[in-house]
Amino acid sequence: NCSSNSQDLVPRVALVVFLLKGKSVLLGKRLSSIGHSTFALPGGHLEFGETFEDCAAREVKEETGLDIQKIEFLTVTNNVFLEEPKPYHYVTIFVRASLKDPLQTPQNLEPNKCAGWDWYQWNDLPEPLFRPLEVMVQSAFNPFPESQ
Ligand SMILES: CC(C)CCOP(=O)(O)OP(=O)(O)O
Ligand SMILES: [Mg+2]
Ligand SMILES: [Mg+2]
Ligand SMILES: [Mg+2]
Repeated sequence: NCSSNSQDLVPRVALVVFLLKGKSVLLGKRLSSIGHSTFALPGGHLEFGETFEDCAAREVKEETGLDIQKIEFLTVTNNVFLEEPKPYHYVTIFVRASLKDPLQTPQNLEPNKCAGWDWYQWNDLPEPLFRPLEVMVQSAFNPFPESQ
């Protein structure tokens, strides 16, 4: 059990986006107290009153400047980080999306939180991956539409 009273520690909700281009996905190296120096999908905290689609489009736009479309729910996972200096618990919603303009390139709009965005082939992902994504990849999760 945690030392502080239960009001301080509540599960938070994150939403992350598999932004797909061909057989590649957009990843950025996190510069953050959670998952520092690990490769993660764009995304972040679901804000009060937001739909999943609004959150996905907002977070990707805020972090990369990219405009996305065809946002589809994929899955949700429960991520408990008790070994961190401060315990964290995130319920993470995974969606997929595609670029509105396939020629649009990502910008690193939050250089204090991300080392930079790049496209990585799904069968050749960088390491280390952010834990919630690592667990998904290890479970052989396939974020791509059947046709691809
Ligand atoms: C830590 C993670 C699982 C949830 C929060 O994600 P994030 O740090 O990318 O959040 P923001 O993009 O909203 O700042
Ligand atoms: Mg964000
Ligand atoms: Mg946010
Ligand atoms: Mg984020």
